[in-house]
Amino acid sequence: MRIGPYALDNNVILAPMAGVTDVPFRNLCVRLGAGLAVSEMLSSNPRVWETEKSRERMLHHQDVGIRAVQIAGCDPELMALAAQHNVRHGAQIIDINMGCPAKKVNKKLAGSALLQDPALVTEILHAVVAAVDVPVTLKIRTGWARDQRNGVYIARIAEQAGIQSLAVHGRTREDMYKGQAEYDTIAEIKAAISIPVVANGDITSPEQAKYVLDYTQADAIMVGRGAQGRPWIFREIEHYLRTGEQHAPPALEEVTSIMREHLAQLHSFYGDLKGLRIARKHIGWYLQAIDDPLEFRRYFNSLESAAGQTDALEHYFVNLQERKERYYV
Ligand SMILES: Cc1cc2nc3c(=O)[nH]c(=O)nc-3n(C[C@H](O)[C@H](O)[C@H](O)COP(=O)(O)O)c2cc1C
Repeated sequence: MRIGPYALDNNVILAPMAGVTDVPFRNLCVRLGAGLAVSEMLSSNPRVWETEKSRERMLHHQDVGIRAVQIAGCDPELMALAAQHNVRHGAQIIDINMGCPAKKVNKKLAGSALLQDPALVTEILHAVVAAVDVPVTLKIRTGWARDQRNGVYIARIAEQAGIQSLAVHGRTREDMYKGQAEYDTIAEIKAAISIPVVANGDITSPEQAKYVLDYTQADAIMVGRGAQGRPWIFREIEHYLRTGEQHAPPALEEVTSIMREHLAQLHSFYGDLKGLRIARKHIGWYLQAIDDPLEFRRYFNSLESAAGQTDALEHYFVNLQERKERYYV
């Protein structure tokens, strides 16, 4: 798939996830096969740009892949300024968030709440597209509520505004994350517009990825939660889509080396104090997939120093090697 001048290496994309898809995780996913990794959302409110969180999210030049940066907000002028600001900081693609269901975001009429106001959607998209020279992409849900599925209508607005690709999470805001994602609306959207469409929701295996691509005829798929603690899922999906064959799961040695690398990157990107907090959730996700994690997870989460985490993980790996027959991914 192409997004403006950028030809993706493959059509398997890491979804933007606030608090998850930071620089260390994005780079790991790209190294392990993601064709594109979209950043966490950045607020369009300039008053928060100087906070620690925004400054960390604005370090676009540390991305190894194409730098796709997501912005969120509801004021067309501020969204345009935010897009320009991020391009100045290195963004190569600006992605607009109209999918976030969080109350804190929706209260300000941003994220998925915008789907209730197509006129404002139109204004925002036109303002952002006009403000920057880089491609602008959009991410939506299928609508605000189950009886207001207006994804096709919004998709047409997006196409007319010059949006270069559209990612669709197959749920309404009302659904939050409940039930199964539905792919019918994504298929309808794909049939209705001619810009690339990216299908998203509940893709956690190569087989599901192929099913969704075939069913929706989308140009690419996007994986969010399925990549937590399993960043190698991208090469597994890419390999299966390309060859029809399963990619071997990572050997224990590779899993441990990925975890080691990820932990070190988190400590170095955030500094020890914050890095150790962020590491707890990521290491927790890996541990869910291997061995009997609970006891070690509790211990790991109780550690209060980065060096302590690194040591603990090394000891855990040694034990794990000894009990290799119990390992599974
Ligand atoms: C923890 C978390 C944070 C998320 N943050 C964002 C975000 O910042 N921007 C966005 O567009 N979507 C966000 N999403 C939604 C995901 O991008 C994705 O659409 C959703 O998780 C469905 O895909 P999945 O089933 O593959 O996880 C978030 C989801 C999760 C679980």
